[in-house]
Amino acid sequence: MPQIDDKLAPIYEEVVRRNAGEPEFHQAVREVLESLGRVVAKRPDYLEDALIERICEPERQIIFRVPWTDDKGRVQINRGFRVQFNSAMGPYKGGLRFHPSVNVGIIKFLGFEQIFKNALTGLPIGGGKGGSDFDPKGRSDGEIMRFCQSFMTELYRHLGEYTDVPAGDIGVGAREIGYLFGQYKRLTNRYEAGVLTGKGLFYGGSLARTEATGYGNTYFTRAMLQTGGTDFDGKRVVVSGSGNVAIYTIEKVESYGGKVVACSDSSGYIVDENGIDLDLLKEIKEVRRGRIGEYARLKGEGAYFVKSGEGSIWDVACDVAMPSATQNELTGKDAKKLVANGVIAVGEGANMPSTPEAIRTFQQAGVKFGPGKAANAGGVATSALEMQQNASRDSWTFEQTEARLATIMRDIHDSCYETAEEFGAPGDYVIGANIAGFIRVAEPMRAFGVI
Ligand SMILES: NC(=O)C1=CN([C@@H]2O[C@H](COP(=O)(O)OP(=O)(O)OC[C@H]3O[C@@H](n4cnc5c(N)ncnc54)[C@H](OP(=O)(O)O)[C@@H]3O)[C@@H](O)[C@H]2O)C=CC1
Ligand SMILES: N=C(CCC(=O)O)C(=O)O
Repeated sequence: MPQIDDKLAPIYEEVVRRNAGEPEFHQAVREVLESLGRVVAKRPDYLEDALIERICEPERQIIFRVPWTDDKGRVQINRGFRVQFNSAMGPYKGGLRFHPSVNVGIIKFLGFEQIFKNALTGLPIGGGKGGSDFDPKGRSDGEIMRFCQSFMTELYRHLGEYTDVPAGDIGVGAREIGYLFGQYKRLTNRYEAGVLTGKGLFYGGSLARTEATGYGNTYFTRAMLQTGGTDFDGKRVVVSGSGNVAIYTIEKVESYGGKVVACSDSSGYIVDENGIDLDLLKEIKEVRRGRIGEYARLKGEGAYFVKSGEGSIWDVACDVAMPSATQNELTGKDAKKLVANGVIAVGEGANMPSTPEAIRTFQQAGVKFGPGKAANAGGVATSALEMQQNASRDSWTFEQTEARLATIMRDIHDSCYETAEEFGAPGDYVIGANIAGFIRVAEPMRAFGVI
């Protein structure tokens, strides 16, 4: 395991002590601290005023009860979270995750990643994240609405377009954002379009926001491929997940001539050697809210389903892997299998989907590895573009917004690539992303004094 610089090791030890039982948060902090030894060697002033310690400690952690009534009239209780991690670059900005696995440690890892991701976009947004252990799967629209209304009834007092701006993440899409926005408007009696992003197009949403994370990861991964003199055309690609990020990753990869042969959900994965039929996938996932196994049943020829526990999607040979489901879904064992099968690039659409061992395996094998905080920043970047449109009471075309997104992702790639070179780790996008993001946050924090 890479070592943390002696000057930074005590910071990591204190993070582990103070945040016991939160392994995903420890993992996210450790990866950044492993990169910062190179920085403090050149800029020892970043060690002053406990600046790095302050970055590792959230500015505010909000935890609250969410009571709601199900369709049988039974009162249910969930727990809500919002971690307002760092506002050096702007208002807290980050998604809401509704999933039974959510706890404060998960939200803190997501919020910590968000600080550097948002800084890399070059847009005025700080880092935050929230959500709940509420499981939306199988719930009626009415139950989802009543949960969202109760969740927002508690959270609204902490939000604002200049304070904290949530959006979607796992389990939170346009339906949930609509119910959350409606309740916020009712409680505040303000039409504050910029308080949430990922909104519907009829009430201030941005064209291209739905596609943005998947398109953005594809742009970033394509830029990595192009540094190696190649491209997506003719490449065999595996994309895990089959939600918002995965679907629009598949769409953009196919537009560049890549063939996506597998995708997944928590029930298992499907393989279609003819290439994923995106219209069928969207019908199953976006319209019917069905399970991925239906794809194989409906598609028939050349397609098959592997049930969860009976194999890993990463057993499927590919040139490019794009994990777009959830954290730590791609293990060291999976990485070794992918390398043995000839993978040449990995673009993380999900947040922290590769374990540290998987990252090391890829990098030691010379695989181009794009970390989520850089590769999946297209979603939050387009959220910030939605905020710009709302602030100017304007709506841009899809082409205008997508062009901005493509430029932002190219800039993020180049910033990571050049920073890695500058700090003696050529081609290491993890080090490049962590250092470039850190410096953008550290400078305003130094200017603000000890707050
Ligand atoms: N939405 C956004 O704007 C952004 C999202 N991300 C990240 O991308 C990833 C996917 O998010 P998104 O597409 O929005 O979410 P969705 O809820 O739309 O889709 C999530 C997908 O991942 C699968 N999944 C979730 N948890 C697990 C699990 N524990 N095991 C296996 N499969 C799982 C889901 O399967 P199932 O339906 O069976 O649960 C589903 O196919 C997350 O890591 C998120 O943090 C990153 C940047 C932006
Ligand atoms: N879930 C998101 C999107 C956050 C946002 O658009 O504010 C992420 O960047 O992980």
